[in-house]
Amino acid sequence: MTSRRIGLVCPYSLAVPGGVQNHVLGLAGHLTARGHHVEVFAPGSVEPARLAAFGLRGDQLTDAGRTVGIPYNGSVAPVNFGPLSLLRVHRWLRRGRFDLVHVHEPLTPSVAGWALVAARVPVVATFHTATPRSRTMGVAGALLRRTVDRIDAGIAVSATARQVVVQHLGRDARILPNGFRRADFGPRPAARRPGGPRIAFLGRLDEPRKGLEVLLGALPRLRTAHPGLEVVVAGQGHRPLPAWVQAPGRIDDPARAELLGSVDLFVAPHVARESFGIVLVEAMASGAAVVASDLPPFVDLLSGPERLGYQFAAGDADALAEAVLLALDEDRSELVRRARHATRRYDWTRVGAEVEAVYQDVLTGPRSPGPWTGIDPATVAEARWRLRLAARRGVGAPQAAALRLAARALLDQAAGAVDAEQPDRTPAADAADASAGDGRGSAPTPGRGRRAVRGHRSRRVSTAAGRTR
Ligand SMILES: Nc1nc2c(ncn2[C@@H]2O[C@H](COP(=O)(O)OP(=O)(O)O[C@H]3O[C@H](CO)[C@@H](O)[C@H](O)[C@@H]3O)[C@@H](O)[C@H]2O)c(=O)[nH]1
Repeated sequence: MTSRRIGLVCPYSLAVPGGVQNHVLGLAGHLTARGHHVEVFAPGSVEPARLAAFGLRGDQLTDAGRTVGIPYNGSVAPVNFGPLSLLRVHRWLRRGRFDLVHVHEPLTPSVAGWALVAARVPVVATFHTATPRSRTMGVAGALLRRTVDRIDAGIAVSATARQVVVQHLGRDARILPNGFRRADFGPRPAARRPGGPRIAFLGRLDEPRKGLEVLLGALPRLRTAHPGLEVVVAGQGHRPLPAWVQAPGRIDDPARAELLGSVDLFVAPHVARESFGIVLVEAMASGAAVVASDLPPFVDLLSGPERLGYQFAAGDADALAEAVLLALDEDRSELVRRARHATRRYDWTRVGAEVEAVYQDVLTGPRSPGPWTGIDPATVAEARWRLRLAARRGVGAPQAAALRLAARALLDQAAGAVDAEQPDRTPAADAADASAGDGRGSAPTPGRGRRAVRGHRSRRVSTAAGRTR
């Protein structure tokens, strides 16, 4: 594919580690190395050393501003989506002059949703969510249903994530997995201390879906069988842990590689809503044997002609203990070798090439320009109803207020109050914008004027065979 200008949008703060954030940064680094002009729009900043490790420069990142925590997909997602975010997205898109915009998690009430609303170039969207039902997603879905038609190609990171696209949107998406840079991971025997077996957990400690409780429930039995057992629980968040458990907290990426490369087993006790499980892939590439719950994406990752890990019933501490004890008893060398080999499939050289092929399809395929008509009254009514419901049922007051603001901005836009392309901007206004720097300055006053927002109609990847609504 010839060099293109590509804009990547990530809804979650880059200041904290996470699967979607890592995926976006990894893809950006890969595409940059391939010679494309790549820019990332996301809340939060990344330390220069970490950015450089991804092969990125600071000027490729535009900070979308401060975030608020929104309950989403069993997590508290650090996102921002007020009207100011919409203006920032517009400005970033206008300055970037992208050939294509790739939005991640387009259904989150966030800059990702706004980018979908605002983009006037082909849009690729990647869905990372595995939630069967979600109030927030319901609100976003109601607001954005029409907007979803702007997606030219949908990607889901797993069959589980694809199912969400089918169920919530009545659309389909092609499955392309999460990518990672395999060379960053490998066995690190020197980082081991002599002693008993060593096992690790990595993830947000206080997020129930990550299942740390299940692992903790299994520890007494594991320690009775292996008194010298070393357990490392790494990741951000707070959770009281037994004194003998090592708890380094959030670790940097080199420390993560060292940890994963120095353990016998990596335990993934997750209980729900995992869309892919990149952390399992990282552990496999590091030479750790994976013991994981039987969530569907994990089953997909660990099965094949020959098994690539050990599995147990999700949420069952006894079953986890049995799987760990079995793994510790067995000669795992062949399984570890197979699993490590299998992770080549997820290296950016493979996944990135597949993403580029999607871009190529979208950029060269037939297009049919036409006006985007905005939001219909039924959708507005449904969105209002869902907002009231969300406020009553426990989405906190600040979030509900922010959602209301977002809804209002969308409605304003549909009415033409915010002119996406600002046709009446003067050279002076453009110069003022340019001097505001990289998007971190104050937002410009939007141009005004009623005019149909011109866009292109979507060319769906395919029609969902299993449409459910
Ligand atoms: N350096 C470091 N990295 C961390 C830490 N905690 C998590 N990570 C990294 O963050 C990434 C994912 O973290 P998870 O906690 O396992 O997943 P998630 O953010 O909930 O990601 C979701 O989306 C991913 C992408 O589609 C999915 O792969 C994943 O299953 C999940 O649904 C992995 O690369 C993992 O190594 C930490 O303390 N330090």
